[in-house]
Amino acid sequence: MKTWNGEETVADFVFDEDIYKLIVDQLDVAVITDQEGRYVHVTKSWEEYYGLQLKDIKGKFVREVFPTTKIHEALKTKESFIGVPAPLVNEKQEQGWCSYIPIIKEGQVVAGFIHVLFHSEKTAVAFSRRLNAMMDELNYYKQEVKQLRKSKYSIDDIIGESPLIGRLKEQIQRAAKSSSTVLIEGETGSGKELVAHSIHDLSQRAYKPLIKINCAAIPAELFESELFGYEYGAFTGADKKGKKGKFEMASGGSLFLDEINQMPLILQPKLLRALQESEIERIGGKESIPVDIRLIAASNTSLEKMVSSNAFRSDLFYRLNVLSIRIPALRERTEDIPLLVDSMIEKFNFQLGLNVQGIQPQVLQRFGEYDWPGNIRELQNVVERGMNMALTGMLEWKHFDEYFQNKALRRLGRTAEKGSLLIRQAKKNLEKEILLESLAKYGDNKTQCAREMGISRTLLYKKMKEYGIKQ
Ligand SMILES: Nc1ncnc2c1ncn2[C@@H]1O[C@H](COP(=O)(O)OP(=O)(O)OP(=O)(O)O)[C@@H](O)[C@H]1O
Repeated sequence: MKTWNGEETVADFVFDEDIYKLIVDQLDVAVITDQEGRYVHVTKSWEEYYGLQLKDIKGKFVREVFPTTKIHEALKTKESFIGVPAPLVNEKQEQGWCSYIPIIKEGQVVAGFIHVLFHSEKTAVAFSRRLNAMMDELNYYKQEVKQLRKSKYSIDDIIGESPLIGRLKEQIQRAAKSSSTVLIEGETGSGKELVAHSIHDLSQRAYKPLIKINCAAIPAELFESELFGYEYGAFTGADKKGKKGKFEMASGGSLFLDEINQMPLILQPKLLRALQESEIERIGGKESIPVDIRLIAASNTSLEKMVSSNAFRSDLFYRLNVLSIRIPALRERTEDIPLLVDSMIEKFNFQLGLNVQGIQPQVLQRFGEYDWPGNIRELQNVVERGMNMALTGMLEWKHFDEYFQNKALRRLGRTAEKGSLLIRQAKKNLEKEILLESLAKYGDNKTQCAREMGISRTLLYKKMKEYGIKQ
């Protein structure tokens, strides 16, 4: 049959049994059986490999010739067996590997197919070498992709040998093995972002992106489009081409919602829906887009407390809090300060071209007494500031004195700012602080202490008792 432009069509081609067999013969060592597992056809290579003739075995069950064959099992279970050692007829024959495949038409087994993939160890070894070379290449490119998409931080950047940091690292390793949502809670500057990056970096998703959104930094009206994107013409001012949201950008990888506590209440149900259904809808879009993301959320206040005061939705909180990690504040693990400071000195010497040799132990001791409300970030800033004053040699207290001079006043201000303590409590804190400083300065000389504080010795003892300070 010819088409209008004179070309032959497929209809002229007669696809008879002989052609099928000739094609199968190209497959090297191969067998076709009927649905019961009897020989119907074997290839020339099969005859050579086994030293048998089709005419002698045609119609026989394969298991009569090769009792260890798996073709009967494959036909019975409708499952293929791939890469099974091929049965041998004599010990001189080289080991091959074969596959047993049931041929299924409309749910019924109609034939069986046996294919010896490698009929000698040499071909298998050559193939395996090629495969290994390809795997090496693949691994190389995977490393390259990981390098290019590298998380800003990894678990090795978490410095500290305290038991609390040991526990934190264990929690990170555990979280990295799962794909469940993680909620990271910790004070400001305690390392929440560092932990989020470490989890992503150790997870199976490390080759895919980690996309971060700081919920505190996005204006409420842009939040939805940032998260879910929008379609062309969704609203005035929207980009002509439409835009992917962070959910779509993070697909296959992790989405890090920093400061989730700042997420507008009105948007919380939308986030919950996206997490529960693993799909999103762009603004102005008509279809749902499936997204495969691992959510990591961080908060610097207790979300549970926010839930009790109705400032955060409880259903979203429970959805986020599947795995929870609390980062200890620096004041809870002051034993890590020397190690942290050493690494900071090394980092800033390199970054700022300085030559600071170290820090005096007395300074580290005083660092251990401070409560570090800004945690590691504050420690980092203090060390950088001190190093800029010292430039070389050892860091001494004089390099930090100015920063800490007004700390009691600053703390009072901060406490009042937070509004978490009554002013009376704040005054007490300040009083205790001054008392401790004066006692540290004058030691046993209580008269001198009382004089400096402008109170009587009796009142000094009373105050020491009140604040639980040992005499
Ligand atoms: N254990 C640690 N070891 C070394 N560096 C740390 C550690 N924890 C935090 N840092 C460093 O402290 C700084 C602040 O950390 P990060 O930004 O992760 O804190 P955060 O809790 O996310 O802060 P915020 O609440 O302000 O968002 C970063 O430079 C980080 O590298």
